[in-house]
Amino acid sequence: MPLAAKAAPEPGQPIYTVRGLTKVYGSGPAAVHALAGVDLDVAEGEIIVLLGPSGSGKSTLLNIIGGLDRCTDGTARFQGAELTDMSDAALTRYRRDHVGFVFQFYNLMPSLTARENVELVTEIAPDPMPAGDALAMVGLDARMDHFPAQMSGGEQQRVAIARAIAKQPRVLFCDEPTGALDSKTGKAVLSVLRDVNEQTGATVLIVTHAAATAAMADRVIHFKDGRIERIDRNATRRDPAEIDW
Ligand SMILES: Nc1ncnc2c1ncn2[C@@H]1O[C@H](COP(=O)(O)OP(=O)(O)OP(=O)(O)O)[C@@H](O)[C@H]1O
Repeated sequence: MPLAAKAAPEPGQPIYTVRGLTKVYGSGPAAVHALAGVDLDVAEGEIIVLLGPSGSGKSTLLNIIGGLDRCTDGTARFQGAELTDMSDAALTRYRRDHVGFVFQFYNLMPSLTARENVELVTEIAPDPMPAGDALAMVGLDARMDHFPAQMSGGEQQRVAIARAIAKQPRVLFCDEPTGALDSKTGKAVLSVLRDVNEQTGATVLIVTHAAATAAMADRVIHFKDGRIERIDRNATRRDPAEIDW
């Protein structure tokens, strides 16, 4: 099935269907089985937190279903479209049109203001929201014309989130989004991710070492040795502001 134009989210419908996903780096005795056969269904609008020891495969899964990397074997469908069969050009389109990324280090352009950093994305996205709206959504309306060096780590991460959401993605992939932040600032950033999920319906996947983050999720996926060891479903999502670190 080809990639659909941006469909309206239907909460609860499958957004990702992953089967037997395998990733091997290298070959022979030096081969690393980063993913050793992962099956996973993700529903539209879910918040999912991925936990597990360092090297257990969390980032590899995110990178493959986010279209940043290729698998060795298995399948991964996004809204029915098979990512693993896509040409490089189609995968680039998928990333550009449907996916937002937030990383531990904010990757902002130091010579551009907050607004200009967000505009880098809104200028090329097919259906963006105005950069100012994205910055307002993360509570930075008063800081739009500041440069990254004039902002705290938490504010810079909020600019990075604004940049990721400005293209109105169906899914946000967050790899250690609070890894460089103190707990108070980290909670504020998680609250922004929760707000984005509630206001836009975007599906949010968060890889983290901060196990307490699990409380804000619908489901918590525990990784071990390239496999899903366990999936827990929370009865209710906790407000990130109330999470104990
Ligand atoms: N480009 C690469 N080349 C070779 N091995 C890699 C590469 N990227 C990841 N790996 C290996 O794949 C395995 C899974 O890595 P991955 O980054 O997915 O783990 P992770 O659970 O996200 O770890 P962390 O919590 O430390 O970020 C690790 O053993 C890692 O060393």
